[in-house]
Amino acid sequence: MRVRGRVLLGEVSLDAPAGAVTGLLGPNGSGKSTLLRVLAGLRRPDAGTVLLDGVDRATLPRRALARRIAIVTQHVPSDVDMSVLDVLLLARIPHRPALAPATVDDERRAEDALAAAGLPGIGHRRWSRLSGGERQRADLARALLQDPDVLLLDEPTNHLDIRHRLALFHRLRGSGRTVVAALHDLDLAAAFCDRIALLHDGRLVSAGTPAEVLTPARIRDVYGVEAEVSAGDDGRPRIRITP
Ligand SMILES: Nc1ncnc2c1ncn2[C@@H]1O[C@H](COP(=O)(O)OP(=O)(O)OP(=O)(O)O)[C@@H](O)[C@H]1O
Repeated sequence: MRVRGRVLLGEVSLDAPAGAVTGLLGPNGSGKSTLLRVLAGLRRPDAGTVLLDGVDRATLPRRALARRIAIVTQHVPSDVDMSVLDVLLLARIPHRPALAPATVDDERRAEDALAAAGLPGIGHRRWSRLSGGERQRADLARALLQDPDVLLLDEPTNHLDIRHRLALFHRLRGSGRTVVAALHDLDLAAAFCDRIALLHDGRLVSAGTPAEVLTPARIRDVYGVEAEVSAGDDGRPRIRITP
């Protein structure tokens, strides 16, 4: 993918297994957000296709896609003059007949989604008044309320404290959904992702299990830092960046 002659994303072939959490890793500017936007259909690739269960997503109707894929972007808009509940209810639009208003069931689901995100009873608050972390959690609740098979997340933890980071990963892993998440925290990615895809300069450098991808040599090559990698009791790598 190019913009004004500049390559944002080169040839990338990525398989995100159904029901698994795939972490997209790579330094700033390596192409993670661009790839997520291509997967979400927000950017059209110059070449190639995105297949959803083997079907070219470009051939699927928008409404059907909206029921199957949800994205949480890196910068959740804050200047939205709506209540939190009304923002969440937008996620139910693909699930009801065109122009039909939200139902009592939609509202109950939205309240439940907020409660599951640790934000019970905040539906009446203004979206614009939430803290960065509250808004990020509410936006994830919105994406889950959309009830997609595929959840695309761009740095979903960047505003979250450590407890909420862990809670989010536990939820994602137990969700049964196909998750592709751009992440910066190597240790959390190693602990929770089933698969890792490592990008560098718009290219896919490596893809596989965390232990296969996150080696000291690769971390040095891609991030330019030294790291010690040891095997945890669960067989997953533990990564310690050397100061
Ligand atoms: N609309 C655009 N026009 C021109 N260049 C762009 C545009 N969007 C992204 N880029 C460039 O494409 C490259 C990849 O950007 P992208 O946002 O996908 O990286 P990223 O891995 O998500 O980075 P970060 O970790 O900093 O969020 C960067 O060099 C960026 O400057």
